[in-house]
Amino acid sequence: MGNRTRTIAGKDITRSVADALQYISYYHPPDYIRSLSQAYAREQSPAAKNAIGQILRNSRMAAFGRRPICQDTGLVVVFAKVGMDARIRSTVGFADLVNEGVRQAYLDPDNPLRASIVADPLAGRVNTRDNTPAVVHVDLVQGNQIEITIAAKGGGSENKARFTTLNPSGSISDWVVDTVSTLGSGWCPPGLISVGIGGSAEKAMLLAKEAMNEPVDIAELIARGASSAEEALRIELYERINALGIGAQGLGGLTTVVDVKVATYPTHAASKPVALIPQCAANRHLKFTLDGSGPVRLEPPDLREWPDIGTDELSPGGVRRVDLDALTKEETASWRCGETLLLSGKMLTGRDAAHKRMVELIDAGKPLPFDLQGRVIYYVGPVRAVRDEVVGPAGPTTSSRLDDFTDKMLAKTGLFAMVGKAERGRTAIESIVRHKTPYLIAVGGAAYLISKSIKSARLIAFEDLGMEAVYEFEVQDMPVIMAVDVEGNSIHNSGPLEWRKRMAADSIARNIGV
Ligand SMILES: O=C(O)C[C@H](O)C(=O)O
Repeated sequence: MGNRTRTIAGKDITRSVADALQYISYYHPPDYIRSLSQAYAREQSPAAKNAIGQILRNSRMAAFGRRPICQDTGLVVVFAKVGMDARIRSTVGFADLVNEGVRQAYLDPDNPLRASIVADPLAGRVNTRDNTPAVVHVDLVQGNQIEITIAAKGGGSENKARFTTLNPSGSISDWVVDTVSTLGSGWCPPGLISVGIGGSAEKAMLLAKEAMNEPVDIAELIARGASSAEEALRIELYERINALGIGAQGLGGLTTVVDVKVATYPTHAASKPVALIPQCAANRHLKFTLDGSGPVRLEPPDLREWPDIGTDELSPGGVRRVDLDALTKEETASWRCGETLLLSGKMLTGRDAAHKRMVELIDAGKPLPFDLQGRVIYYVGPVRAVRDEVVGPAGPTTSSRLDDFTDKMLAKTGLFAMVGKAERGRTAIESIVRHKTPYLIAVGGAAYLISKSIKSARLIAFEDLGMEAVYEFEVQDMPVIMAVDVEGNSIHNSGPLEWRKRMAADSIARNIGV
């Protein structure tokens, strides 16, 4: 190799970024699939096992169908290590080369990805329509190549990033475990927790963000034993976080994380900055190197590693079939927390921007452009359809972001039920009880699988909101779980509590040799 200067064409950077983003939109990393398959085999909580099974089945369908794993196709994050003997032949800057790759990938007519980025985050929040700009970090290193790590980071998991500065003697392990226990499940476990320690505030965050792209290898680490403080902390956190019993989708279960990453950097004697960033089940990243010989060539992974989980395995006994077109308050009141339902019939969609607009109309005393009386609303922003699809991947978005709108929505519209992802907050649960309007969840990270139960999609209103517009979906046997019933029982409270207790009892039994 040597360190002779090499020229790397700017167009090869752009092409490689575009190809890598397409690739990771439908191929999970094989190491994640292996560890998730093991978690599936191990899981004893029926609800969590079903959720992991849906994520695995979805991943296989996405890989074969070359369509996105998740409707949230992510914010693009690039870490580039540019060799100081590499010369980039380009008339534009490095970030522009990357952004052109993002544009090409997200607008690819064969597999369009969802544009989720809004410009002017403070005021306008207008979608840029091509998912640009990416967040680009460049490091100058020795050598004559460019190594690029690219990730498409989901918004729900990114929203749960946390930072603190501990006293030098403070316990990182306690802070991380306490923090994870407060995050809820909007970050779509099972995934990874990545921890950056040291440097400055921004350095700690970058350490955590970069480390989460390392391969899942905690089983190997546990088998060989820790040989550094970082490795010892990884094992400790892995065990303590899983012992919280949060489980897949927060339903309560054995696996919350399939790995924990820890990265460190020297810091000030007065400080111990600690950053925590979760990685969701849509774990999408890739590392490649450009050496001047052309764009990266990406081979498909060996899909025999993707387990073939049949629908029968995913339909535990006792599902309740629901006709959405003949729904009554009496029926929704009979649904019980933890039950699996298969929904058929018509529902409306609406997420953050649509809720904001609906509530503004309500506050202004104006009518909504559609009638929600007796209807079910699904919190979703789907990917655009291609070929014979009626809609692209269409998994749920985090419901707690809509909690502030919920009371008014329930009081003023006559909704009969809501479908989303993860837990509701206290005030939303109070509204659910007050208005006798239950809340159901679909599995986050099973977007392509869910889209197959959607038989038609009709744009109803707010077209200017792009993926946040309101649609009417006609669904058939869409799988959902009752998360908060009209008495206010929440599976996200009871599930983790039950599994935390069970795991604690098992570990006591093991320790005393029962
Ligand atoms: O934007 C979405 O569709 C989902 C989001 O990533 C979330 O998890 O809330």
